[in-house]
Formats: sequence, C-alpha cells, structure tokens
Amino acid sequence: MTPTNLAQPQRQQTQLVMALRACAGAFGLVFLYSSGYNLFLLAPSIYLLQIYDRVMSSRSVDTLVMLTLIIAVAVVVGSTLDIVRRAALSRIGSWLDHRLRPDVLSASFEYASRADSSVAADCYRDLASLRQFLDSPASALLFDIPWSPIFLLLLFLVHPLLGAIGLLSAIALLSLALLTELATQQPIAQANLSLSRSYVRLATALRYIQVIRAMGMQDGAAQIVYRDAERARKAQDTAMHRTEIILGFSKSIRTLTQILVMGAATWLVLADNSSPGIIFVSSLLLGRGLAPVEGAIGAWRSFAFARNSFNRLNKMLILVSTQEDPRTIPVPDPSGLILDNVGYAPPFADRPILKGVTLHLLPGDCVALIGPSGSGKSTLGRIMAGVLHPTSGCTLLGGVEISALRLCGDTRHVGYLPQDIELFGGAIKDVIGRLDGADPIRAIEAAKLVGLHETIMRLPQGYETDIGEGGNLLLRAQRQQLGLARAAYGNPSLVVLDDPNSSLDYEGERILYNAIERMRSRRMIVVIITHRMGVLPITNKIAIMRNGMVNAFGESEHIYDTYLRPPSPTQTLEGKAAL
Ligand SMILES: Nc1ncnc2c1ncn2[C@@H]1O[C@H](COP(=O)(O)OP(=O)(O)OP(=O)(O)O)[C@@H](O)[C@H]1O
Repeated sequence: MTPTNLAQPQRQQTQLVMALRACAGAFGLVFLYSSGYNLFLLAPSIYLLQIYDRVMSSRSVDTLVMLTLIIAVAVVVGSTLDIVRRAALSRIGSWLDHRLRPDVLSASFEYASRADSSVAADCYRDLASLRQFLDSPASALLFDIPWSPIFLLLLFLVHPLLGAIGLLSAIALLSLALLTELATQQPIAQANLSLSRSYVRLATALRYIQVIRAMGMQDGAAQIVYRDAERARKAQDTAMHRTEIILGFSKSIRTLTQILVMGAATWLVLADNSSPGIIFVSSLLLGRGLAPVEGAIGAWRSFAFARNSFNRLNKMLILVSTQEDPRTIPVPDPSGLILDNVGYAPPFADRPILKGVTLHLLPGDCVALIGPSGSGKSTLGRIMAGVLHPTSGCTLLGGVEISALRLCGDTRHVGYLPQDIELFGGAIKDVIGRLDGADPIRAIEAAKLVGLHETIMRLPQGYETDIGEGGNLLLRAQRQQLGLARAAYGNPSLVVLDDPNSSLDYEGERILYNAIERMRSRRMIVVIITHRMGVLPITNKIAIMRNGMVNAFGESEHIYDTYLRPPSPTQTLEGKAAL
C-alpha cells in the first residue's frame, strides 16, 4: 500500500493508541485526583451554608473557628490534589514521549521515503505538541468538564429555578464552544499548513545557504520563508480574534447568569423564607458548574491543535504499519535482479516517468544505464535501490521484492550512491558503516574495496575524521568516493551508482573502474547511471533509456556497435557516394 493521503480515516491499533491504553491506569488516577479536587471545591459553598445556618443562629465563635479550620484544611487538600493531578499529567506526557519517540521517528523516516517528507516532519513534531498539551492547564480542564453537570445538579437540588438558570446558561456556553470550533477550524488548519511549509522552506534554505549567499539570494530566500510564516501568523491571529470575541460573549453570559442566579436566590429568601446562605451557595455552585465550560472555550485552540496532532500522527502510524512482516522475508538467493514491467508515476502526476521497464541482471553483471537527460534513469535507479516503490510491476532481488528487503532493516543487500551523494553522519567510519554502530573492520574492508583506504589513512585522525555537516569539509570527488564506499559496505548483492564519476578526474575514474571490477569479482550486480561513455568498457551490459522506457538492452559490445559507435569517416564517405 502506498501512503499518499493522511486525510483518509482509518481504524487500527497503532503504537500511539496502545501507549495511550497503557496509560489508562494513570489517567484513571488523574480522574480520581480531579474528582477529589472538584469535591473539595464544594467546601466554600458548604462553609457559607454552615455559617448562615449554624453560626449566625447560634452566634457561636467556637463553631466558626472549627468550621474555618476544617474548610482551610479542605482548601489546602484540594489545591494539593490539583497540583498532583497536573504533575501526573505531565509525567504521562513525558512517559508517552519516551515510549513513542523511537517508533514515531522511524515511522517518520519511513513515511518521508515513501510519500512526503514535510508531512513526516510535521508528524514527528506532533508528538512534542501532544506532550505540550498534557503539560498545559487545558488537559486538566478535560477532567473537570464531567463535574460541570454535577455542580448544576446540586444547583437544581438547592432550588429548581436556580438549576434551570444554570442549565440554560450552560447550554448557551456550550453553543458558544461549538461556535468556537466552527469559527476557528479553518484558520487553525491554515496556520498548521503554513507553519509546516515555512519550516520546510527554512530547512531547504539552510541546506543551500552557501549557494544562496554566494548568489546574493539571501533576501529572496528569507522572503519565501517569511511569507509562509506570515500566513501562519495571520491565520493564528484570526483564530485568536474569533476566540476572543466568543470569549467576550461567554463572559457576558456568565456575569449575567451570576447576577440572575443571585437575584433569583434573593427572591427565594424573601418569598420562600429560604436560608440567606443560598444566595452565596448558588452563586458559588453556578461558578463551579460553568467554569470548565467557559475554560473550554478559552482553551479551544489547544484542544484543536492537540486533536489535529493526534489524528495526523495516528494516521501516519497506520499507513506506515500496513507492511509485510519483515521477519518473514528470507535472505535472497543469488538469482540476480529482475525488473518486470516496472512503471512509476509520482503522486498527482499526469503522466508516468517509467513505462513497462523489463530487465534481468545476473550476479557479477555490470550494466550501464544511459540515455538522454530526463529519460528516467535516476528514477529507475531509485526504484532498484528500493528508495521508490514502483506503481506497477515488480523489482525482485534474489526473488524478494527490493522494498521489502529495505524494510526488513537488512539494507546490506543493496548499496546506493545517489546523484547528490547525500552523506550523513560524523566520523568517516560511521559514514561508511551506514551509521550502524559501524564495525570498523567492515568499514575498512569497504574502503579498501573502493580504493579509498590509503587516502583515509593519510588523514591525521584516519577513520575517526569528522567529515562535517553533510561532508562539507570534503572535496566533491572525495564525497563521491566516500559515498561509493558506503554503497559497498557489507558486500551487498546489488550496487546502484548514480553518476558516480561526475566529479572524478582521470585518476579518480581509474580508481572507480578498479573498484567496480572488484565488486564484480565478488559477484555483486553493479548498475551505473551515467552520461560518460568512458565507463562503457568496464560494463558487460548496456541499457539505453528514452522517454521512460528501455529502448535497447543487451551485451555491451553488441549495443555499442549497433547504437552508439560513431560512424567511421569511410562509412560517412560511402554514405555520401551512395547519395
Ligand atoms: N518526484 C517527481 N515528480 C515529478 N516528476 C519527476 C519527479 N522526479 C523526476 N521527475 C521527472 O521525471 C523525469 C525523469 O527524471 P530522472 O531524474 O529520472 O531522469 P534522468 O534520465 O536521470 O535525468 P538526468 O540524466 O538529467 O539525471 C524528468 O522529466 C523529471 O523532471
């Protein structure tokens, strides 16, 4: 299954859902703390009633002191429970972060390689957003909301008229909460989108900062990043202003209801001979009943952001997890590489880049993939390397689908040197060893295979030399050689080299050709994507590509003589004479 759209609804157990389920006990505890906290919030109401009913009638100072002490203890216990539940929510957030970070990181890598790297980066950030939400006061509010009806019920018990006023007010506030959702949904989604775009653009600009500075494009690049950040800010402002307006209304409703309840309670005291305490008790109960609803309107943006983060992260985990079980995939036998009717069309493209490519390469084969620019060579190379999934047909290495080999984590079956080289890591031994806790012996073996060992040993720190961010401390030719060693690490069955000699001088090319000979002698299949014809003599097969198809494929000599050999002067003269 190819993930293209995170908007599809899915139902499946993901690591996120399972981790949340594992927290059920902890959430239950938070619920208990919250219940205790909300119960203790009743203390001031009870206190007032007791003052009116007992102290005022008995005029007993001792009762007043005792009551005050009891209520003071209740208030301290209530505040402590509030602190404890917030600390517990924060601990849950930290635990979730710790438990899910590795899974989310690898799922983000997977999603980035299969679909969209910017969405993958967003999903990675979503985990932090969820943790931030659990750290914020908004998360505690969720546990107060169930208490809202209980306070309103108590108000009903005090007097049905007071309860009815409270209920109507709660309904009005809930409608405003709903209105907040409707009014802020679109700007919040827009803010999310623009913010993530600006992050992606910033990352790209920082990656190419040397070129940007050299060409004097700094201001233009800043403008591009700034434009999206501005859009995000404006959308956030819109959401905030709408929330503020609705919050203003809700405050008015709340104050009016408060006055109404106190007025009605006073009327009840006068008309019904009720205790005067109900004036303050009803006001307090109403306040407690409406506070979570009103708080929810204020915290709506936090809820919406947290919900978006949860949904997006969960969907990415679902899409990435719909894979074959890697443990069931066997190690390939040496039956070679088979491309059967391979087609590829990028998402949303109107025409395919590759159309029905069929090739069969045997162990020890070295094939040159040549053809005009844009004919689809690099795309085919990426498919062979398992970086891209073909949209039709299959690519089998030793009878196993290449993308499945990559997913089983045993990447040693395939080596890949991309056009942009893209080195990643710090010390040379780690770069060559594919960041796999590099076995230095094997890294040295790979360096020797590609003829780089002596060069590395001449460096003051040898294999421990740091290559700088992305290898920026190295010459391009050296980066290319290092990329070649990385591709050869672990004796893979297939090595795909995209433009491996583009930066090499004569000596560099000689070393490369020797390296390829050695790879072939180890029965590796070597695919060379190139524009340089000088590489053809070391190949035994050539494939010529045009318009996403392989036009000609066969033994190098035959293909060269038939399609590539320039006509000799005599042939040209004979041709002219014939004319
Ligand atoms: N992700 C993509 N989305 C849309 N089109 C793409 C994508 N990647 C490549 N293409 C297009 O597919 C075509 C083939 O690209 P590809 O890089 O495979 O060609 P190539 O033969 O390797 O070219 P070159 O020799 O210049 O490297 C080009 O027209 C390119 O613009």
